[in-house]
Amino acid sequence: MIQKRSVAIVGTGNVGVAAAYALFNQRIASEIILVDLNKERAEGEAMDLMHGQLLVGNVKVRAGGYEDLKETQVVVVTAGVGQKSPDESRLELLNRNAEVFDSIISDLDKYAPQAILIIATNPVDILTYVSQKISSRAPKRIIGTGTLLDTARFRSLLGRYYDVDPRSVHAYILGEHGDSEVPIWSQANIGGKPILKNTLLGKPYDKDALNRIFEESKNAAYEIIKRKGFTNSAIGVVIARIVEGILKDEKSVIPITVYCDGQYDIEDVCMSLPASLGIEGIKHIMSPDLNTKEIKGLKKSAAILQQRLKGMDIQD
Ligand SMILES: NC(=O)C1=CN([C@@H]2O[C@H](COP(=O)(O)OP(=O)(O)OC[C@H]3O[C@@H](n4cnc5c(N)ncnc54)[C@H](O)[C@@H]3O)[C@@H](O)[C@H]2O)C=CC1
Ligand SMILES: CC(=O)C(=O)O
Repeated sequence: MIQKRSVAIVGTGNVGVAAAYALFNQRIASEIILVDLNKERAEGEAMDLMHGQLLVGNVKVRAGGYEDLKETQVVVVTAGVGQKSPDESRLELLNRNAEVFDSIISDLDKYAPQAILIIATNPVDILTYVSQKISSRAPKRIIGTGTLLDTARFRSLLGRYYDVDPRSVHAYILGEHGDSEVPIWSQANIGGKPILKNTLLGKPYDKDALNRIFEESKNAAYEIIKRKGFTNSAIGVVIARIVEGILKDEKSVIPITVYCDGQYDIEDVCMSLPASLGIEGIKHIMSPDLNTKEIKGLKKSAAILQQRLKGMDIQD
């Protein structure tokens, strides 16, 4: 019998719907269940997607409640508020979004204890940590989308700069998904040739231009929010890619939010490192060879996140 690939999305606003659309259109899931406080919204979104079935194929989409998630393999959490203006940082969303996480994670433990959770709500690193503490699930089964989105932005911009396919650009952004994120220039390469200090694809090395590319990736969300009020399309495909890696048990290495337990002497915090991911969740967390400045940057990310966690009363 062919196994059902069931994915649920909790929070079907801008991000949840973009993720559902990417999962539907790419046929990554065979069933998508949409859960939202606003049941009518979830129902409307499910109906709208289902009407594309003729063109996409037999992917079932329906609205549901937590009690419908007993067979769901992956649950994506995108519930909560987003930044309302470019003056608001992701960290400023913490108090409002942490409040809704208590009940969401408890309901998921009750009704979908078998599922792997992917957290996308911001601040994603802190809410991944909070979810790991609240949940009875193993930490390797609770992942945050982390800096896969930032890395995708970074590679797209580097691809445009060098006029090359972004998939041929090998470069990570690690640490916080937010203002303290760290570009890993020391390992960045195209075709095995380091980006640092080399003429590549006819472009001489230009430190300032490369720094501007990093700044543009780091500030992308603020610039998009200034123009359209929210970001959703790229995070939608990022979520679909993570779900795909899990359901296909790929063990691909991607930068995602994981629990750090000693990498670079960073402990008891969640933030992005490259990790291999499969049907059981995180398999291995990698510690790439970094230079002193990059390690310092990751430690700074960890300290900022830990500082925010200090003030929280997490019931585990
Ligand atoms: N990790 C990342 O890279 C990214 C994260 N985000 C974050 O995703 C989150 C969602 O953003 P949007 O979709 O734009 O917000 P939105 O306001 O459009 O949607 C949020 C949805 O969550 C629902 N909701 C609220 N509380 C709920 C609960 N207890 N149970 C079920 N549903 C609930 C609301 O009814 C609403 O439909 C924000 O925190 C945003 O910052 C956004 C883009 C990228
Ligand atoms: C909003 C957000 O986290 C992003 O687009 O990066």
